[in-house]
Amino acid sequence: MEGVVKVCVTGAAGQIGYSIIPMICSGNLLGPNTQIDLGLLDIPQCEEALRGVVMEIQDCSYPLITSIRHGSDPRDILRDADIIIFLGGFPRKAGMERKELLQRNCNIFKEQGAALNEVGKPTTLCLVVANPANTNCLILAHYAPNIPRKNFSAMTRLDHNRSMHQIAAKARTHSSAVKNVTIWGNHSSTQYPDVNHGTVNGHPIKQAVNDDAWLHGEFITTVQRRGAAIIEARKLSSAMSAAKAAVDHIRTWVHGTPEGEHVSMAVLSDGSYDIDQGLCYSFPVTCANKEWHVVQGLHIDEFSREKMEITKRELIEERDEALS
Ligand SMILES: NC(=O)c1ccc[n+]([C@@H]2O[C@H](COP(=O)([O-])OP(=O)(O)OC[C@H]3O[C@@H](n4cnc5c(N)ncnc54)[C@H](O)[C@@H]3O)[C@@H](O)[C@H]2O)c1
Ligand SMILES: O=C(O)C[C@H](O)C(=O)O
Repeated sequence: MEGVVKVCVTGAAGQIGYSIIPMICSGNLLGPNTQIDLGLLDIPQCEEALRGVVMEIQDCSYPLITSIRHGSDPRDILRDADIIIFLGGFPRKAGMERKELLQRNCNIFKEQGAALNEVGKPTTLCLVVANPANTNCLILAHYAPNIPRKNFSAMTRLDHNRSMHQIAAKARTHSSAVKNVTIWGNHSSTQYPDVNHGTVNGHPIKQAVNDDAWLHGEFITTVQRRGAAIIEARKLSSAMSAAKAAVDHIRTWVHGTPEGEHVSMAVLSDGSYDIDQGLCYSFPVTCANKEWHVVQGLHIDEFSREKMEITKRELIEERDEALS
């Protein structure tokens, strides 16, 4: 990206905000040479806390930050943004499913979609992190018809990274040796982490792990329930790992995927793999020139198809509830 890049964060006074802002400002998001105009949005009740965060950013004296704007008016803060990371919303508490946040958080995305439609650009890239992330993203896109559909995505990179760690630990190697796992579907307990196309140190994951029962059982449920396990332990939802995953997501989108590798992004379906067009579903994607492309032609076995359908059905239900 050229010149000063306008990066906005919503829910910036929250806990993911506090983890991600230092990463953005240090150059982890866009590289060590890209200057950033930072826009921070939160609700009026949190403006004082946000003012404190701004004072801290100033006191860090980051060389890459050219200016900081903050406030509670999305039309003001999101105007002409190049990249927006949507964290603003309520996190779930212990015992809740993410979709229980649907009504509360969807209204936020309806409002912010309308604002984005007025003040966004045809090149504004949007990443939705706030839960239920896929359906919030669908709502955001629905209310921002002026912005190209390709510019909307929701975060399943955290689930992707979690899968890499689980496989690496089982195969007694480092997660950097694990490539091409895939998260299909919803960022929820129905998501399907699929290892059929992945490798560990260049060998198929199935061969490297050599435990199909674990891959078909405990591995999948551990990834599906990891968010809940963290809430149970921390009494707060994941923040450090969520911030890292959001940075990974944007960096890959902007700078591209290495040859032969894919990542997972929830995007508005183009109908690939028989997923209804327009549903915000997580796919294996490659990225180049700030565009994602769904990896085509992967063989889907019966086990996978069944899991992909379950999470698809949940997303259809969420979409219908949200739009009604
Ligand atoms: N997709 C993922 O993998 C993933 C991972 C972790 C957390 N999350 C979700 O991210 C969201 C943020 O998590 P957190 O831990 O930072 O929560 P948090 O409660 O610490 O912070 C959320 C912030 O959003 C603000 N906010 C609320 N409504 C807003 C609005 N209309 N406009 C702007 N800001 C608004 C709140 O005031 C608060 O400061 C939650 O919905 C959480 O469930 C998603
Ligand atoms: O699980 C949650 O509610 C928070 C987040 O989505 C996560 O996966 O850690």
